[in-house]
Amino acid sequence: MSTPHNSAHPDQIAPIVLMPGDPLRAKAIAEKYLKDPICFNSVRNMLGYTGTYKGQKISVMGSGMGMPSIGIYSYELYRFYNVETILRVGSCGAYSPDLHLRDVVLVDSAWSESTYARSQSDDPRSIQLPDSGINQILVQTAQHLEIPLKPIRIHSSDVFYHEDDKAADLAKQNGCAAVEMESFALFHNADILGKKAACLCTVSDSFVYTDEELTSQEREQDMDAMIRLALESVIR
Ligand SMILES: O=P(O)(O)O[C@H]1O[C@H](CO)[C@@H](O)[C@H]1O
Ligand SMILES: O=c1cc[nH]c(=O)[nH]1
Repeated sequence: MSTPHNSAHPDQIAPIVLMPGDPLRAKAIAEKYLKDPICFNSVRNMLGYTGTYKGQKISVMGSGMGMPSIGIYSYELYRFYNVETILRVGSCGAYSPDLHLRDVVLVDSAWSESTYARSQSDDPRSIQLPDSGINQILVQTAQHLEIPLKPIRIHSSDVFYHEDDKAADLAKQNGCAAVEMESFALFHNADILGKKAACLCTVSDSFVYTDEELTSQEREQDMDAMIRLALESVIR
């Protein structure tokens, strides 16, 4: 069975999916790290691949940018493709002076002013949580690989370009150390469907050190520590 957004047959997608926002990052991950990757989706160019990593079947698929987009793709993967776990591998902008370019952060909670959860299932909570068991595995694997991993609360924002600092200030007051645009909706979908989700992000720019910024090509192809950590964790 396919969906309006995904042409794959259910057995073409693994129970574990790595999910970057950028579909070209999904392609780059599949081509660099997976053995024998096969493209299972190109509807709307939202590329998805399945291959093996150290013998285990793994899929990687783009989510697009923002909660409406990851809301659709993650819901379909969980509900119609029997996916059990989605691990977002994203980029984020740092609010905190303690975070620098290419730092890898582990999202331990996602705060948002978004109406995604309320609209989706009347859930009024402004904080959504990842799976604690997966986060534990990510922490242990990071220690094993000697990859520094910083646990943070993230701001999942509906807006990339703000006219002033109010949203960032409110997010910081709510304990957020960085901003991205998807994990709140991903965690919510996992929660309502009885599935698992987690999120790693690589710092791609900073609101504090404004000269620190990755190029679009680096955001697509150059997040090796985060991807190795994700892959080594999901085979555990
Ligand atoms: O690099 P990705 O995974 O897309 O993540 C971040 O980058 C995009 C904005 O540039 C948003 O999707 C945000 O969440
Ligand atoms: O959503 C995002 C992602 C990366 N950097 C930002 O400033 N915002």
